[in-house]
Amino acid sequence: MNRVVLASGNAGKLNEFSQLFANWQIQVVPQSEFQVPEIEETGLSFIENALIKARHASRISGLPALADDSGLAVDALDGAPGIYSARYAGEDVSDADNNHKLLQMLADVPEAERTASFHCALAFVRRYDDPIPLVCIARWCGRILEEPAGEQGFGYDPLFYVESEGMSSAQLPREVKNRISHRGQAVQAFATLWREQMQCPGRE
Ligand SMILES: O=P(O)(O)OP(=O)(O)OP(=O)(O)OC[C@H]1O[C@@H](n2cnc3c(O)ncnc32)[C@H](O)[C@@H]1O
Ligand SMILES: [Mg+2]
Repeated sequence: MNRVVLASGNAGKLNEFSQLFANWQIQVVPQSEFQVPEIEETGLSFIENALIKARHASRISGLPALADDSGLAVDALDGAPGIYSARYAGEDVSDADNNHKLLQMLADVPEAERTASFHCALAFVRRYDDPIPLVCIARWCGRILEEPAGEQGFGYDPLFYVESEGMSSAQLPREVKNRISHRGQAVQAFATLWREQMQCPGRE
């Protein structure tokens, strides 16, 4: 089975990806198995950061690599924390610290203005200098709650209210989140691209 390195150190993402790629004809191996160290995410967009991470993991592992760069954009905060979602409250902070800061920043914002969306960029490279990477982006709309709800998921999930399900993202069963989330939708788009590519001679 073809192996692909998954360029993420986030346990919550890895958990979701293990389900999202369960039926694929590829084996997705976390970058920790190749001692891939973290790389600075210096891009100005989710797409650029996903490419930086994918190229880095591919260079070190020698395998094709898939990376996810994602985050939460809050309308009342002009799109913050956005690409800085992982380090909103500072370097090396916990999800709880980031959630706490977000609640503080939105303290005076009424429910109707607490709209937000999760974004996900997936980048796949066949090798570190691949000039034709596959890139997919997706968005998941919701609203920021006034207090956390739910225990599932990771990151900002306890504060992200999903209107269609009537609960927070951290209250959704993992298979439901994976079906509708930014990451789930990006993987679905990636699946379509992947199938198309596999039909082109010369792609492997
Ligand atoms: O870069 P890697 O190693 O993949 O791990 P990371 O946690 O640093 O990942 P990002 O740089 O992509 O930052 C994304 C942050 O956005 C948040 N986030 C992304 N997807 C999320 C989701 O599905 N649910 C909740 N929070 C999410 C969460 O706080 C992540 O730490
Ligand atoms: Mg990161």
